[in-house]
Amino acid sequence: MVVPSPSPMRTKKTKAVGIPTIDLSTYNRSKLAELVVEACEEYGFFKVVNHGVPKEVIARIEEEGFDFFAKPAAEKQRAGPASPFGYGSKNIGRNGDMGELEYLLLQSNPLSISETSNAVSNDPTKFSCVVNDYIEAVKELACEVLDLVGEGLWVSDKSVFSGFIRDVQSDSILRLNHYPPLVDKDPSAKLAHPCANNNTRIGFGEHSDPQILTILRSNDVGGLQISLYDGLWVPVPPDSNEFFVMVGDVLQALTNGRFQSVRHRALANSVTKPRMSMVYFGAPSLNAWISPLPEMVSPQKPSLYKPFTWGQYKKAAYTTRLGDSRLDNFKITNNPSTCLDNLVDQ
Ligand SMILES: C=C1C[C@]23C[C@@]1(O)CC[C@H]2[C@@]12CC[C@H](O)[C@@](C)(C(=O)O1)[C@H]2[C@@H]3C(=O)O
Ligand SMILES: O=C(O)CCC(=O)C(=O)O
Ligand SMILES: [Fe+2]
Repeated sequence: MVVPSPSPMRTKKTKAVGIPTIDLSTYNRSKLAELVVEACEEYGFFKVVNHGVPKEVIARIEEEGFDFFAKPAAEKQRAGPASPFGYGSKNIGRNGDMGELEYLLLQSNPLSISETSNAVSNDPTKFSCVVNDYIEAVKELACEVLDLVGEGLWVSDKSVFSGFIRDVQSDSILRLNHYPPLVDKDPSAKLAHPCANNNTRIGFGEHSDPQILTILRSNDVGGLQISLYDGLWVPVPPDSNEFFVMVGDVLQALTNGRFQSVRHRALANSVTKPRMSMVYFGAPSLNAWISPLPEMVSPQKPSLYKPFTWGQYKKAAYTTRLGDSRLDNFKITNNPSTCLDNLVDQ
């Protein structure tokens, strides 16, 4: 079993659920690899502690993020609209999805960051450095986790997963999400706010992340929830010192469905403090081919997904709504062992 967090949470249906927590500084390598694989299989989600990302690197980008979101709306708009990169507010993607948040979407390569920085910060050089340092550090963490996945799954090339995001052409991105509080400066507004008394103000709607692996860190304001296989929403207690790891759609395809991308959402119910999450999405290069690894395929477990390039998947993803199950469009439907008709006939 994966090590559960010390204080299990109770959902509305009073089911106690522990978020798996993996301490990267303990255990030997093979035990760590086993724990990572177990967490990816059972939840597609876990928390890492002793992650190696320096505190100052986190603090600096957090400060830059809060400084940016504190600017007047007109100034922030200079960095928008997010198409898809840059500043966005309320609109998520191009297909009508809305959320109670504002965000900054950045490509992970230094050239693109330096271009965007001019519209984001009064000190663009500093902003670029801070963002690049953060991306480098979380990318290392993502690669470490993915190497453990390679080891735990006993694939012949242990770096096959991390290799995708180490590629210089990797299409990885960074997203800063800012969820304003219900009551900002005027405490009397608390009573007037239509959502002040329920817990359904959606910041970021239900979805899975399309990439390989997501590394998420937030300030100490909660909101993130993950969906378990039985449909229960489980609130994730915030932990500003640690990182959360999420399996993305591409990792689901590479592992032939042995791991499943985790569906998650963020509520925006904090009354007085804003939530800010900083989310790194580790992605392959646009021309990288993705298909279930040979080690994940057998006569008993035939390939579930057609081969696709990340570019093809991404293009298709951008035509979907946030909550769609995008990987379904790449499923092989005529596999004798996965065909529903055959199962019914037997
Ligand atoms: C509605 C959409 C927003 C999104 C692109 C999409 O068409 C479907 C996937 C969405 C998502 C979710 C995870 C990340 O936040 C994101 C940047 C991504 O790669 O896929 C967003 C996209 C977005 O906000 O542009
Ligand atoms: O803010 C959060 O905790 C979730 C954000 C998220 O899911 C995303 O940016 O894709
Ligand atoms: Fe997400």
